[in-house]
Order: sequence, then structure tokens, then C-alpha cells
Amino acid sequence: MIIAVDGPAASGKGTIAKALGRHYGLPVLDTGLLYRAVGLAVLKASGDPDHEADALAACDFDDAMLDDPALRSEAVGSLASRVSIHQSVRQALVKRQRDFATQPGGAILDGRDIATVIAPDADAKIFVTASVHVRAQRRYQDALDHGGHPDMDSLIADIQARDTRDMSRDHAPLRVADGADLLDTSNLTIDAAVQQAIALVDAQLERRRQA
Ligand SMILES: Nc1ncnc2c1ncn2[C@@H]1O[C@H](COP(=O)(O)OP(=O)(O)OP(=O)(O)O)[C@@H](O)[C@H]1O
Ligand SMILES: Nc1ccn([C@@H]2O[C@H](COP(=O)(O)O)[C@@H](O)[C@H]2O)c(=O)n1
Repeated sequence: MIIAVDGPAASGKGTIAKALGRHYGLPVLDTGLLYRAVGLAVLKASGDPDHEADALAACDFDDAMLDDPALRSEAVGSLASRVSIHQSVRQALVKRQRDFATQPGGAILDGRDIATVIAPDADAKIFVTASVHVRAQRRYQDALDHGGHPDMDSLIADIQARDTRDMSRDHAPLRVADGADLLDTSNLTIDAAVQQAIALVDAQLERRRQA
């Protein structure tokens, strides 16, 4: 069984994907980390994330980089969003994601193009969203919890810039896939969002069984 979880930055899709993984006993891949690793590798190589050849060269990153806490920063998220517009970069990361998705026993992947490109035949597809203000507030709280000094206005601006870039790019833009259910977490606690996600997945699986 493959479950696809897509959505914009800080919508809560990673939290939901992990909870679905625990509920259904499936491994989870946060595909954003792959793009973040490319962004960080470009930075370390003093390359230009907007230059396709520099970004493609960085796709050959060392797997150990996936554990680097630096991947979690807003700055690297923004670099990831810049390298992810290049078609050759997206192509270079496809096999790894599809191999994970098609492993025996099934898998859950979260990202931007899981239900549209990586696994369009997924058994269940959820598009997680939340208002820009709520998402910025979550990032703000995260930063405070980690001892940072966040600025709400710049968090809002970063999220809006990332949404625009992710939704308007030519290759695999962020959009709600055919057959996906929308889950707006703006006014939901994590527990409530997870319960709704499980109910949506169960209903999609049941519809497939009956079809
Ligand atoms: N329903 C919710 N209510 C309150 N906080 C939430 C909710 N869902 C997620 N969060 C919190 O918001 C933050 C971002 O959530 P999460 O990492 O799951 O988002 P994401 O969409 O995977 O982000 P990104 O794609 O940018 O990595 C986390 O601190 C998480 O605990
Ligand atoms: N399937 C994906 C996943 C991510 N991206 C790009 O990476 C950026 C960072 O992703 P996070 O989920 O870690 O925030 C994101 O803004 C996208 O530009 C992608 O293109 N496809």
C-alpha cells in the first residue's frame, strides 16, 4: 500500500505522514529532505542554486548529509525550493523516491509531487494545507522552542515566497492531485488532524476495495 501526503511548507504533512506510518505500520520518507540536501550541498560547494548545472552536480550528495540538523533551517528550505525548479534535479531524485514507494509491504511519502508525479497510482492521497498565518505561527513556535529569535514578518514572507515558487514552477508544481482529499489543519490540533487523516485514508482504501 502506498500513501501519498502532499502540501505546502509547514502545513503539518510531515507530522501526519509520521503518524500514519505508526498507525499503518509503514515506513515514511520525507522527500523534502532530499531537496534540502541538494540545496545544502550546493551551498557547501559555493555553487549557485539557480544554476541548473551547479544544482545537478549537488544531487550526488553523501547520504550522511540527510542526518545533518542544518537541513532543517528556513534558509536551507529556501535553497531547496530554488534547486527544485530544475527538471534535471527532479529527475535525478525520482528513482530513489519510487524505489522507496514500491518497496515490499508499502510506504508513505510526503512532499509536493508525490500524488502527481512520484506515485500517481497511490492507494490513498491526502493534500494537507493550512493558512499562511497559521503555518508561520508554527514555524515561529518551532524557532522559539529551539532557542531562536524568529521574526514573524520574515517567516510570513518566506512561506509566501516558497508557496509561489513551488506552485508556479514548470516541472511538478505543487497542486492537489486528482483523487486527493484536502485536509485543512488550520484549526485542528495535531491529534485531531491525525484522526481526520486516518479517516480519509480508510475511506479511500474502502472505496478502492469496493470499486
Ligand atoms: N495541526 C497542528 N497543530 C499545531 N501544530 C502543528 C500541527 N501540525 C503540525 N504542527 C507543528 O507545525 C510544525 C510543522 O509541522 P510539519 O513539520 O509536520 O510540517 P511540514 O508540512 O512537514 O513542513 P515542511 O514541509 O516545511 O518540512 C511542527 O512543529 C509541528 O509540530
Ligand atoms: N517532493 C518534493 C519535496 C520538496 N520539494 C521542494 O523542497 C522544498 C523543501 O521541502 P520541505 O517539505 O522540507 O519544506 C520545498 O519548498 C519544495 O520546493 C519538492 O519540490 N518536491
